[in-house]
Amino acid sequence: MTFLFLDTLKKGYSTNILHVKIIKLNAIDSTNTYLKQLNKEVLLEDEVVVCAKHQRAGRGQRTAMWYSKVGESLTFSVFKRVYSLPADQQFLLVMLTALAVKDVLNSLEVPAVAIKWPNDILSRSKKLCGVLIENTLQQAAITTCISGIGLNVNQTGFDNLPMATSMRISTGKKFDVEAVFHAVANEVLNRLRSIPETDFQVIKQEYEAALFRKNKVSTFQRPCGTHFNGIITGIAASGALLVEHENGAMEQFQMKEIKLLY
Ligand SMILES: O=C(O)CCCC[C@@H]1SC[C@@H]2NC(=O)N[C@@H]21
Repeated sequence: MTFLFLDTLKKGYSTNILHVKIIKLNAIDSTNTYLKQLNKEVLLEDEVVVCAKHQRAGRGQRTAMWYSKVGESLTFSVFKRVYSLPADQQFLLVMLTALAVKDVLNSLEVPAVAIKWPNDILSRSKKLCGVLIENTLQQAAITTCISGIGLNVNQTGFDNLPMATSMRISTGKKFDVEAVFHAVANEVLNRLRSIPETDFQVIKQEYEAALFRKNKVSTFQRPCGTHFNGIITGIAASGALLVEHENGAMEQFQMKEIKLLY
């Protein structure tokens, strides 16, 4: 069954044409790495989007790699100059990107979309999108942001990744990959453009409302391997995850300090 994508788009995304420079590549190591390098070599415009059919060395969080099948999924990066964002508000960029992806997926009726802290997008508890944010800083301010997005669109096979899914698996419908690209890139840019008027607290509340397993008892693993039960209550201003222990004590975690088991 083919999804009538543009009809749905009209509901919430009437202008899905990107008025920015789009660089389309057949093959590259990583769209994030490409943009980082380009940003060093030339004076980039305010907004540039790079999309690759195939990433030879797609990068994920920590030291993970990101794989996707040519033509079935999206791998792209959005470059945006940022003006006057204090370095201690870096997490705003993570939240804005994750919320942009979530909003588009909701508008396309992808079921049970949630954000798994810090920036995995899930549908029905399985991951269908990963985000890799890389910023440049000058003194204490962020000056450029690269939001790298890997979104599983029509892919149905994920070797040895039982917790991966795609828009197609989750909805049973096939999507127009190019239209999804335009919708997501557009929404990410819109969110990033709104930074000067953005209230961090408002976005934090929106992000927390979309958090996977918020206010539910969950099991976590520390880097040393020990497990404990706790409840995700939200995030700190730094972006650290706030977990309430069974005895009521609160603890904050940075990304490498905790793993949610589910
Ligand atoms: O979940 C993760 O670990 C993050 C995955 C991010 C993958 C995207 S694909 C486009 C961009 N280029 C990269 O090398 N990585 C990001």
